[in-house]
Amino acid sequence: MDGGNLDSDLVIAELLGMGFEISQATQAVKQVGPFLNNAIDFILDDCQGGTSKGSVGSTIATKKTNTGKQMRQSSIMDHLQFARTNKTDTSCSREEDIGPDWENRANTLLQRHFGYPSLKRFQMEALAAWVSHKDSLVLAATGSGKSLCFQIPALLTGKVVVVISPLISLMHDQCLKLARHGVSACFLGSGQVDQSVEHKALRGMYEIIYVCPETILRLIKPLQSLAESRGIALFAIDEVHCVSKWGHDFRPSYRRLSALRENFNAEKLAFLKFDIPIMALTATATTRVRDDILKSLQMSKDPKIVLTSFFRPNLRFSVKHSRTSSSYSYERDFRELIETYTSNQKNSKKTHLPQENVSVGTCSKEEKNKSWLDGVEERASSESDDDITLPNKSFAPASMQKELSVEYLEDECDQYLDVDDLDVTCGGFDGRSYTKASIPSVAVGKTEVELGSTIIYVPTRKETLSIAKYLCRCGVKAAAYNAKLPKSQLRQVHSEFHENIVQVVVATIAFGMGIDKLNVRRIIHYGWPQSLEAYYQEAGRAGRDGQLADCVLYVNLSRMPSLLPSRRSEEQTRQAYTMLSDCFRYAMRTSKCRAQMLVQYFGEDFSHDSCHLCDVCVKGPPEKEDLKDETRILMEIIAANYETGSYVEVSCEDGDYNHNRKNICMEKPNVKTLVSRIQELNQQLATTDPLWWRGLVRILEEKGFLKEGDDKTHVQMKFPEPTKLGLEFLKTKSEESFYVCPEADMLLSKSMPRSHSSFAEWGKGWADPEIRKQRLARNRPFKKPRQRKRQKRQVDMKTVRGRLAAKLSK
Ligand SMILES: Nc1ncnc2c1ncn2[C@@H]1O[C@H](COP(=O)(O)OP(=O)(O)OP(=O)(O)O)[C@@H](O)[C@H]1O
Ligand SMILES: [Mg+2]
Repeated sequence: MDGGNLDSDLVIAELLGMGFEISQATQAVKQVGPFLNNAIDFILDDCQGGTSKGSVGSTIATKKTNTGKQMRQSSIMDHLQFARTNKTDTSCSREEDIGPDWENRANTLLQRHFGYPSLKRFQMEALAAWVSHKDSLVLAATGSGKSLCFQIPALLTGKVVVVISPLISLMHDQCLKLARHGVSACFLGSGQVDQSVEHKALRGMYEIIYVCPETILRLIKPLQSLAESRGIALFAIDEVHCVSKWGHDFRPSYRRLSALRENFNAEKLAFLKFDIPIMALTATATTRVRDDILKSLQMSKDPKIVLTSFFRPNLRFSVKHSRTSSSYSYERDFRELIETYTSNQKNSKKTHLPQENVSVGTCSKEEKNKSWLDGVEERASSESDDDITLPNKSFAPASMQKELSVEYLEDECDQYLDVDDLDVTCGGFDGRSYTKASIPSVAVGKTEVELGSTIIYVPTRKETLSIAKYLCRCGVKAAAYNAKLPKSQLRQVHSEFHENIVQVVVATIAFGMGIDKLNVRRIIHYGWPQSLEAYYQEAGRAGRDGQLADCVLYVNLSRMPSLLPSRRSEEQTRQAYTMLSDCFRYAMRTSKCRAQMLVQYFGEDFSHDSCHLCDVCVKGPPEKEDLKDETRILMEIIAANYETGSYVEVSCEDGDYNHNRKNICMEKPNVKTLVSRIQELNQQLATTDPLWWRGLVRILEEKGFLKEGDDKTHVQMKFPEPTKLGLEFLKTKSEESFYVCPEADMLLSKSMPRSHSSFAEWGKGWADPEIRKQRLARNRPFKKPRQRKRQKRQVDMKTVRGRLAAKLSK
């Protein structure tokens, strides 16, 4: 577009595309003819002559406050006018400071455009770093308002802000939201269908340009020209944890963003007095990820780290045991959810908050530990993993009803998110405009959670469909969401979710990055997440309005989680196991506040004594047990093996999961083998459950008595070896008690009706033929369990997982 002689209709269309109103566009073309630049000048001059800066701002503000969802699409005039007036007001050319009164001006702009009274402290801190030309890393909780940190600079300076964002859907949504707040924004890249947008953006016609990392690398030169012409105020890198291999959403192209520091510094571009600041933002980064971000982006020497608490005091975390795989599980686990949505919809308050400050120690040990055994009947029952009975009638978006069946999808998971994935927008819907359901609000500290929306995260696509259908059959308005469903259906789910028509979305990880819906009341994870980062980010989509919300993790506590198939280097596999292991330990812990565990995971000192909401805080930890004898026996067996260096013969695969070559090799005895040895040598322990010992091994590892003897990383210690401390413990022969809090798997193992895991109960069992059989069966050769397990892990081309593994190994 060069502003030359174009046909009038085309010029009007261009002007409309920029956000001008139809009356202004037609009037301008009528006055100046079919010349684009002249028409723009005409409108802007007319506007400046006739409207003061304040009145334009107040028009926007009034529209926002008075009409809420009726807000008009902003006109580019609004933004360009701010830009022009700002430039003259403050002489804010790129070489000069923003001015001492920038804080007041930022707050005024915030009120005018977004209707909020003031910026939060961390937002001010991030802006202060930017004002002083510093690079910054902003770490703030999900939903805390990070976007404003990079949006305000565009309004303050009239220069362009370039935002790097990982997904088109995210960019699209943000642009739509900004338009409603009177800020002109566009997104560039493969998802942008309008070819002219890039051209206009690079001529400085938008205040904020969203771009994916792949695209920005192609645009370095034109962006340098833009920096010289209109000026670039800031490069913001949103969801910056994608930079790090140690994070949970690694995107290789993010690593190449070091090109920004290289190409937009004052040394390279003579017209710059200062480097153009880089602001990197995320809600989930461990200390290791942070260091990696700073290094990979080659941020300036002294970047400002803006760190806010990761703690979300309105989120109520809990962990529940479930096999998560059968209709029986669905029935039991979703009963309460179904009741919440179906019974008496008008009376929407349903879920009861467990009593706060339940006093610990007022009930018996059995009663107390029983409260930890939610779901144990499932392990004890002889239910099978039958396929789910599919409903015959389902509620789903109309277009979705015709082709949804479990067979429609393979049992695969959504793993790697590319920029073109999930090109699905939830734009056009204001999180605040509850069109279909009127939602009462309930403050934290009161006893109930309001109805609101629910997201259920599951690992596989197949489960999105089967659970959504199950819920629909039970009368809940549920919909499935995964990356392989047609885009049109996904758009519809987004839109109906935001309009509160769909009550429950059952989704893979494909649903959610950047979802800013205020009234999500429940985030249910149904199956193991792959990391605590992913878990916390997904859980963080709940309660963005500050009201009480539930984050429930349903997992099979008797099984160790496994990595979902993905292409990984050896180093990445090791890291993936470490993250999975942290997640596993989070679920197993019964004695530490969940919120505390989560924020400490991100390197934060938890400054409260507890969250008073999570299952651990409410139930209190289980009664401690003196495990002196069991610990000694276990340590002795491990130490004896360690000293003699004995190995057992196992069949093992060559390499990892993807390879199928079988060898016989000698291996150190693993936990299972050691437990078999204990059972053989100690009749009293013959029927103890390996699950219980697994828990004890973990406890002893945390106490520093055991260490992993293998150089691989496992979800839980596999080949235990004694540490110096462990050997000292054995040497002391002390009679001192060894009290520990049993972990979730230990409690679960004790709940089995035929389990005889205590010394006292041992003698009773022999009279029972079933128990006798069970005990005798324990005396099997060492290598048996290991062999069985290895055989299971061979790639089986009949299963989807096997096919996927074979595909990945090519
Ligand atoms: N100063 C403020 N006062 C009141 N509300 C605010 C303020 N800043 C931001 N918000 C609101 O907080 C909500 C969340 O904002 P935003 O989407 O930027 O969060 P985020 O930190 O980027 O979250 P995520 O990590 O999930 O991407 C938005 O609805 C936003 O309008
Ligand atoms: Mg965000």
